[in-house]
Amino acid sequence: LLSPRYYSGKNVLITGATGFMGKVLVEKLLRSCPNVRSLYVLVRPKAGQSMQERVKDMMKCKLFDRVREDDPDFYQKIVPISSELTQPGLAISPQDAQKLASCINVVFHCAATIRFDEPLKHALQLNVIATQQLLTLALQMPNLEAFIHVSTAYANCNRRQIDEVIYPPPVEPKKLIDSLEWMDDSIVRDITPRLIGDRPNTYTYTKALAECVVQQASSKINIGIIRPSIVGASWQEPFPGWIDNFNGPSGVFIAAGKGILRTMRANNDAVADLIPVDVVINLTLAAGWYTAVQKPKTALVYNCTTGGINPFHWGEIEHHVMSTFKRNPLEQAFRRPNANITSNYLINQYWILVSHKFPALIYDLFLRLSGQKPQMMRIFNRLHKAIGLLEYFSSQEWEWNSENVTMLMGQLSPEDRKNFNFDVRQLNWPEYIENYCIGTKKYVLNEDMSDIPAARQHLRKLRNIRYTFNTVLLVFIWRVFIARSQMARNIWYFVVSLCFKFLSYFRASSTLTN
Ligand SMILES: CCCCC/C=C\C/C=C\CCCCCCCC(=O)SCCNC(=O)CCNC(=O)[C@H](O)C(C)(C)COP(=O)(O)OP(=O)(O)OC[C@H]1O[C@@H](n2cnc3c(N)ncnc32)[C@H](O)[C@@H]1OP(=O)(O)O
Ligand SMILES: NC(=O)C1=CN([C@@H]2O[C@H](COP(=O)(O)OP(=O)(O)OC[C@H]3O[C@@H](n4cnc5c(N)ncnc54)[C@H](OP(=O)(O)O)[C@@H]3O)[C@@H](O)[C@H]2O)C=CC1
Repeated sequence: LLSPRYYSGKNVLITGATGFMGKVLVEKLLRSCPNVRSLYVLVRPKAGQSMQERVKDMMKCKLFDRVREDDPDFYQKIVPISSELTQPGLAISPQDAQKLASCINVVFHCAATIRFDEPLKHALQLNVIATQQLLTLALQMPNLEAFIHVSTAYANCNRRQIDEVIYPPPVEPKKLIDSLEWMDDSIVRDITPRLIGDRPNTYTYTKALAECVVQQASSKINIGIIRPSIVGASWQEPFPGWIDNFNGPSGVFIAAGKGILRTMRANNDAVADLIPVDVVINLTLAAGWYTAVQKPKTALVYNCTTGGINPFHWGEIEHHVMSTFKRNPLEQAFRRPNANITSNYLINQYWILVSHKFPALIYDLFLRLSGQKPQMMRIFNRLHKAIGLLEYFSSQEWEWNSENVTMLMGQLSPEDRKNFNFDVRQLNWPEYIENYCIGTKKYVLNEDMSDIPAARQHLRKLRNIRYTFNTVLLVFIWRVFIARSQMARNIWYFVVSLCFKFLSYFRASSTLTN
């Protein structure tokens, strides 16, 4: 059995434990493998908080409620290790490095910068050089049984068909690291588009290089690579809909639910390859077990995706997101939720002008007139920057082969398959999307479900404002054009008489049929 036997008594090292996926990994290990010995987590101090304070705060999170219920002392298993991954030697003290080297059995490397606009030097430092340094540390661990590297399904997004293999890197990582070392930031910025070539950003580019670095160590360490697609809220564990950030689609859903986002470029018919975070973590833990126990000769890659198995499309996502937010509105929405996706550039630009910029302008004017600081245009500019970076992924589709994932599922006992479920054939998309949207409301925006009646009332108020606005606009148009120009008047009379003719025709035909 995977859980009770394998992880029992093991010392596990986790990077990125304070991040979205890292937290879910820590929670699942503590809950489903209660006999795990210790979880060593590499954490840096941040925003005025020491690493101990950060870990303490993390464990207070609602995500850990179930673990807390099972074992109130669960935090004793977590050992924070101070580490800044961008520093030489990962800034781990010699004592800590020695402790880790002597006791660690399994490493899960989740830390990365996932920003799409990260300067290349920093993305390289964190996603590639830090991975290299972690592997150097792993090589000093005599008891190491498995090293699991979390990559992304989009590391090779310059290909349409992506197999579970490590593709040749766009450049030899060492060469790039050596060259960028002496270049100043402005030169690196200038040459970045040439370097990343047909990839959309420094994130996917550096994740591809990281896979190559990991492969170079695979003759000495048992390695597994997990490639999740677009990681979304939890499906089942520890409870449905858990999410804690604005990344990927979450920010888009929230912006649409708040009535801010009305249009976005996406292909209605393209597969939306979302994957729930608990599925990724279950697969990651199963891969850790398999890598350690079976010791595959080469590093196995697991494409952790849904599109080939249980496809769902962006158009369907749009429908279910809108439907959920109309039934469960977010508080203080800017407008009634009504977002549409289109793959047409010009149509999108038109709606940006009419549905984003024009209302923002009017609202900012209203704020200015009432003595407040205008803010809507600024919010829209940020939103446009963010969705501009996401459109590459929502306008195209990819095909991922997932034979290794299927093979791994076949290796699990029926009990493990239930406890570490990564079978996405059972995923009911409408239900998942509804829980996801409600999760953004509850856990990202910290809104109370009991406030829904007030939020609905607010939407009704917005609808009345819109009706009033449209009426005023109509009267204005009448005053400006129809009352002043004979031609506009003629057109108006023509349209009105046409309407009357239609009306009397329908009335007459309905009298006849009766
Ligand atoms: C309704 C119909 C919808 C149909 C759906 C259609 C399309 C779906 C959309 C997207 C799908 C594609 C997703 C592809 C993912 C590929 C998978 C991966 O491999 S990696 C993981 C994905 N990575 C990301 O998503 C990171 C992207 N983010 C960034 O690169 C940056 O955050 C940024 C967008 C460039 C913005 O940078 P900026 O410096 O301006 O802001 P910050 O990030 O520093 O944030 C400041 C502050 O604002 C909060 N924030 C961030 N985003 C939002 C948001 N959308 N709305 C509200 N607030 C937001 C953020 O949390 C910060 O807050 P704080 O200061 O308190 O921490
Ligand atoms: N989210 C997604 O949609 C997808 C993610 N992935 C991959 O999954 C992994 C985890 O992603 P996710 O959890 O979403 O990312 P997050 O941004 O939520 O977490 C990143 C983690 O890395 C840590 N980290 C970043 N910089 C440093 C540093 N300099 N020193 C120490 N720690 C650092 C962060 O710590 P801190 O809290 O201190 O900032 C945080 O714990 C990544 O490898 C990513 O590429 C793959 C596909 C999709």
